Amino acid sequence: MITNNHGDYGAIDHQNNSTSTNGNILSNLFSRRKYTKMKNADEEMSQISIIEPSMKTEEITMSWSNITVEVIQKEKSRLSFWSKTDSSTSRHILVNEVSGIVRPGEVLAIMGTSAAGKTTLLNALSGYSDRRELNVTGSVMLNGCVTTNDERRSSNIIGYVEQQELFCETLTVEEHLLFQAMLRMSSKILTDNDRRKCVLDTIKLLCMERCVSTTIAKLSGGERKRLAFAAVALTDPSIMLIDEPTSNLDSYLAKSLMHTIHMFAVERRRSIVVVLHQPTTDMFKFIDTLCVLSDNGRQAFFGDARHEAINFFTDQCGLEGESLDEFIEQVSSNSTVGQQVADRFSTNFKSSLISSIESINDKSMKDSTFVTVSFWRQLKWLLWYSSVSGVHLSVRSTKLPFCLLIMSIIFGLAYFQLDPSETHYVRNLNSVSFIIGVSLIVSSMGVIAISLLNERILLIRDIQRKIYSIQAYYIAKFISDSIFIIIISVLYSIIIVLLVNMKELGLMTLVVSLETLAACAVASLMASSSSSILIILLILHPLNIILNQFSGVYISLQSIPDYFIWLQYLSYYYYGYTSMLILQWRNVTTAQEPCEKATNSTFSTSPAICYRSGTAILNEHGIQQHNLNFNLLMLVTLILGYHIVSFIILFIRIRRISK
Ligand SMILES: Nc1ncnc2c1ncn2[C@@H]1O[C@H](COP(=O)(O)OP(=O)(O)OP(=O)(O)O)[C@@H](O)[C@H]1O
Repeated sequence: MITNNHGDYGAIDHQNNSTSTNGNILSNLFSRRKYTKMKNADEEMSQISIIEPSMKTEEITMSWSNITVEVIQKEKSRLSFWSKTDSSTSRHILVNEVSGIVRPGEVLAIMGTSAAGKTTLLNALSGYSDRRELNVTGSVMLNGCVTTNDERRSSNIIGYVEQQELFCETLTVEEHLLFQAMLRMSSKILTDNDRRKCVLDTIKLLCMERCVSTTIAKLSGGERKRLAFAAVALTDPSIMLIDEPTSNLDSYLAKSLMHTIHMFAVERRRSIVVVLHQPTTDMFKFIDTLCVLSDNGRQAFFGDARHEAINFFTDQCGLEGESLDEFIEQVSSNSTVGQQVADRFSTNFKSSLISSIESINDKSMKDSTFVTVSFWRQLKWLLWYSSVSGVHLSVRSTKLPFCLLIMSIIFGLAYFQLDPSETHYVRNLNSVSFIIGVSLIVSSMGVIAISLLNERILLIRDIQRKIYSIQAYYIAKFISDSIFIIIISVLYSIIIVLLVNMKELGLMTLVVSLETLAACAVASLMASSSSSILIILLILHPLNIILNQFSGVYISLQSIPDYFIWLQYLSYYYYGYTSMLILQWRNVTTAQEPCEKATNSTFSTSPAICYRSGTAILNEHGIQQHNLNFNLLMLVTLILGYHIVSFIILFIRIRRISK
């Protein structure tokens, strides 16, 4: 029986010391907890105690020496109105030669004033610094081995909980954790049911039962924090870097979460680094080592968070006070004090810290790269993810279908039960054949493009973490979007075709679906190539108008200039509209229309009404009846072609950003 160091959190009862395979590490971690009834509310807060001591897992010491992060800014200044612009670069140091160590079983807290560089340091340790803007120097070692940014990012050793964690806002808490568990839990022998159980246990551990079915967009700031922690905890990394876990939490939940974090370190022999912004005295119970940053990212202290820190601040620096939070406040609030303390640390302690970092030379670390799951598993769970998030996205699941329903009813009633004996039958049937595709395309393209663009930032983050591949993401997105588009296209065209009394229902729905799929492939291409919704909106409308011009409705197909003929062949409107005309007119022997449209192929029985055959109507548009199969084939080619180009652009852009 091991008792908790922190007294007020009850006992830790180790009843079962059997080791287990890596596969069920997490299930053991959670399933062997004892939920003991506590007598008072304070004890209740931490009623989850870890019973099982650590299984055989990799213990890793993380150390870093002389980490310096600087931002290089180009400054342009105009000396006088007439003179040329003078551009120069300026360097601004955000983190200044900071060193440290965190060992298995320890919680290291990085503290300091706001904008001292805590998050910047954590980014540098995790390997996620923005290399386009920041210059990072110094070394980060795992068990004494120097690592590159890419190695740290792509290994499953480090779990990073960012300050502003990104989520797919339409998923529920349980769905988010399930997706993470299915793709990020590294063991290959865990079954899906084991993973589901881990998710439920994690939810309990972090007291999130109440919001298990709440969509992430509706979570409070504190719940989002706990969810971010839970997602990383599920993957059971050897090192956890957690940025401000307690911000937005009340003191009760903050203590509870810090207790859980400390338990992870002690029980699982994890090395944990937390950034704490406003530590209270209570928080220091859960911290073993302290790293204090003063203004401009200078290191003001590194060492034991209890006696060593107090001795340093009182005896060495002459600060007045009793508790660590008081000393840290003085270092943070007064930059002169901060600089003095940093100077003192640098002269008296820095060299011994560097020597203890250099003495770590445990080369036993295994070559641990991220255990990526198979492509098919990625595809399966990405399909699940796309469908679930799509269903929860009301614009897609309810608003767009509702809008289309209203439009289909309006068009259906406007052209209600067209009668071949009407004088304006030809004109009306041609018009509805055109409008059926246009209305659906214009409505769907925006939704597809914007939802893809909104997912981009999450995609980059997940690709950097190597949770899945861009290929799996794109194929899953393509399949789920296509199913969605086919469903809405079929329903939309069925309503209009039946209300208007058009011919060839089956083939009409096929043509409308293919035309919309091709248009949405262009929407994907636009989302892949642009970086803002405004650009998409700016391009979407003019592009549609241009492609529409070459559909055969406006400009006569025979009179398109040679140098623009390629636009006709790229236009989904052209293939869609001409195919619909073929379907409506191919077997019609005579259709009547007003005589003012009379052509050579028209014959008349009265001065006002003329008759033409369906073939003559098609010829007038420059359409060959036998072109239907070619058109359908071209629509399929456009769908695949636009998607391939879209994928290549997305692939190149994401690889460039996430390198
Ligand atoms: N890419 C960047 N370009 C320019 N300045 C940056 C960049 N990233 C961070 N900074 C600046 O570096 C400083 C430190 O930022 P950082 O986020 O690390 O502070 P922090 O200590 O975590 O603060 P807080 O506790 O308020 O979150 C800030 O002044 C910030 O504006």
